[in-house]
Amino acid sequence: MIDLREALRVYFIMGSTNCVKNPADVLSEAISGGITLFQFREKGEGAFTGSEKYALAHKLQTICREHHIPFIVNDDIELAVAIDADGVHIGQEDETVKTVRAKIGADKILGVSVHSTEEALTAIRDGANYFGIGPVFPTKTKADAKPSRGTTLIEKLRKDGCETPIVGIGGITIENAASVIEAGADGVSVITAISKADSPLEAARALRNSVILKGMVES
Ligand SMILES: Cc1ncc(COP(=O)(O)OP(=O)(O)O)c(N)n1
Ligand SMILES: Cc1nc(C(=O)O)sc1CCOP(=O)(O)O
Ligand SMILES: [Mg+2]
Repeated sequence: MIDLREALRVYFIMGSTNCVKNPADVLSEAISGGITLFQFREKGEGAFTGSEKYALAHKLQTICREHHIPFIVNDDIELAVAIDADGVHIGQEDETVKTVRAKIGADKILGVSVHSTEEALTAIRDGANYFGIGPVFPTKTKADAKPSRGTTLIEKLRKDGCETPIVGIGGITIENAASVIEAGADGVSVITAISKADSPLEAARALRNSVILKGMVES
């Protein structure tokens, strides 16, 4: 069984529409740089569907498996079950936490996006393993993202005694990643900071250094 808090440290999310280079090369570089978890998020204009989506998921999952990086699928529960992914991530507009937990089983990782204490409590009750909280900073990557709210909810949940693993998401860069850990998150999830970097390897390495150093100071 993996240590989920450790796995969430440097959480890279990507699909073909986020990459300038070949997605498999970007993922391989990111793994060499030290990412700890990967989410396949094939979404947006020009995204693959059907068998092309399945093929890309399988290719990226194979790379993750070779390097012991857990593979999470965004939104598409049927795909996750079909390829025996390590888990799924869902938001408040997706299938309910209860339904998804029943579909994937007790042993898979279930991440849920939450925007309030109420949503967090419901998600925990229904079987979530970690929270994605954002957007922490402004982002252009998700067209329907909510307005950015900094780290306020992360801080509030921790102050109220919430011990569920948390990742911040949205506009996170090498420069601001440490502030998300300082607020109480276990890790950072990023798309652009790695997928569009000149060197995904160097970007992942710098993020990892920043997150792990800050985590050592905080603990
Ligand atoms: C780690 C993580 N946190 C939040 C999200 C966003 O999920 P959601 O609100 O369902 O939006 P989409 O990603 O589906 O557009 C995420 N994917 N991962
Ligand atoms: C997928 C996603 N979810 C968000 C949320 O707020 O829930 S923000 C976001 C996009 C993150 O991309 P980038 O690292 O390029 O800003
Ligand atoms: Mg979703």
